[in-house]
Amino acid sequence: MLRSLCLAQSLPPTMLLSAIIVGCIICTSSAYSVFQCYGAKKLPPGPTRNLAGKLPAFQPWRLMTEWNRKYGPVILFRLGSQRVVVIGTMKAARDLLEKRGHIYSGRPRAIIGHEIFSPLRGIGMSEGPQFRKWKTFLQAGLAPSVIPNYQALQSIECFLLLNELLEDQDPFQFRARLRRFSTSVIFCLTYGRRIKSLQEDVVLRHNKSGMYFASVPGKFLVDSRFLQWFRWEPERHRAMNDEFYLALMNEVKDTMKDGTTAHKCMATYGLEKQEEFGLTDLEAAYTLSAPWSAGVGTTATTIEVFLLAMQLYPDVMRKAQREIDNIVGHDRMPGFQDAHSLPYVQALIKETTRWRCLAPLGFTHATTAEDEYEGMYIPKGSTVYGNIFSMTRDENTFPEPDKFRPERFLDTNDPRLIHFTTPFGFGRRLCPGMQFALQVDYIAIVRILWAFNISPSSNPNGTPKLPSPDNFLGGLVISPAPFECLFIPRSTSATELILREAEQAEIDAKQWP
Ligand code: HEM
Repeated sequence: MLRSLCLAQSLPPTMLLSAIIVGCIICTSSAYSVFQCYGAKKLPPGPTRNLAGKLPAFQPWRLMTEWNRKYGPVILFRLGSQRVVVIGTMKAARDLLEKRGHIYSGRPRAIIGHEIFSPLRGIGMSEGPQFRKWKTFLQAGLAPSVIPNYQALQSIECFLLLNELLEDQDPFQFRARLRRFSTSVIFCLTYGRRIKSLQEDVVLRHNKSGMYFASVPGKFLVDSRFLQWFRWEPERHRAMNDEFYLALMNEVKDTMKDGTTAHKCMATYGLEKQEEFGLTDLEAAYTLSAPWSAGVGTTATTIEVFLLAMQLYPDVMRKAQREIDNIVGHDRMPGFQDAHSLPYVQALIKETTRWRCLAPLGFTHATTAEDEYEGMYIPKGSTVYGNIFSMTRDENTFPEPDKFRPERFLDTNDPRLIHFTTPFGFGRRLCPGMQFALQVDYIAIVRILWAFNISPSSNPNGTPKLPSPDNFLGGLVISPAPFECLFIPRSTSATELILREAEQAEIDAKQWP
């Protein structure tokens, strides 16, 4: 050191300056490479090669789960320039997505799908003031204190559903029945009016918009501003949606103005406080479209998964039926008031949401700031998946995870199983419709169990035609491939009660427009 100082003093000033500059450059670049190396070391583990175009399009969560088991609960890989973090355990999800929700509640940027086509849909918004306005409006009609107000209509729709299942001869028909049921309860939740047929214009228009929305990711080669000569197409669809959602909301507004609102619903709860919440008409109209987009398919598919499981696990069905028979008896059908007296049925519903979770990777989150977790550096702007599939198949928490076993939710003191919310996402982005969905699915499931033996149809040689437990379709939200299901009334008195209740339900339903 001393020698180098002496040497420096003997150099001419220009050479000394050059030496200092060169030294600085060397120091900065080596510090940078040390930092890079440090940063690289600290990134979560995972497959190192860039996986752009190499990730399987079909059920990518299976491979991601393998990686979570191999590399650890938090892994990272690259898709082109994108860093993708996958969280594979309930603990890491709680630590990051829940406890550090202020960092992990963004959504990845989607120029076509969100910014151009549907910037007012909260589901694509990152956490921030606009998102919070959206959420407040939404929650006004979905708060736990408000949810019981929707039970009357749900009970009526459920009696009508049972009657339809009783009458159907076609073993595939139940899917459409469930779909109409869930569409109607969601439409009543949102706008206070029923859907009597899936052929109604309002349903067809909504489905058309949904189909376009689903086609957007991947529809355009690059989600980039440079190639936005094609924005006319999403913009045209957006204009149609603006008009459609405004018209639906304005119908409710008109009834509020002239005092003819038949039943309170999300629209009335939200619009009563529209000014306080600070939403424009268009923002409010888009907020009201959320349950339809996110709730109809998920609610109906949960019942389908239940029917699939009952065909494969008839012992579970019989055990649930015994519980219902003991508590409710045969002279009346179970109702919402029985929910707390039916722990096995409640466990069966939780197991349905675990056994085949409908959104195996949840919806994509994104980090809005850099973070560090257990010594790993997580960059700002990372795409983050909560790998629900991996969490709900963790052998430590769910031994023999492929088996449908409601008991796992009964014989436990684990608070994560007592309040089991994993299939509904995480933290600030936890599904706001969870309580509503569970209420609807409870009434349908408990009454189907009371009324029918759920049975597979038969092959020509008389053997049962059991559906596959693994044949599921879809992208990030999945549903079982079409399967057959028979609804065999448990007794003649059950048939009679279904018919009587349906007759009364037809009359009661007239109170709803
Ligand atoms: C069994 C049925 C359902 C399941 C399994 C389900 C599951 C989910 C999941 C996994 C998410 C993503 C959470 C996250 O990003 O971490 C989500 C979000 C959402 N769900 Fe549900 N959901 C169901 C029913 C419903 C219903 C009935 C509604 C409306 C009444 C609804 C409305 C929403 C909305 C608006 C979001 C977006 C929340 C946000 O972006 O912050 N869902 N749901």
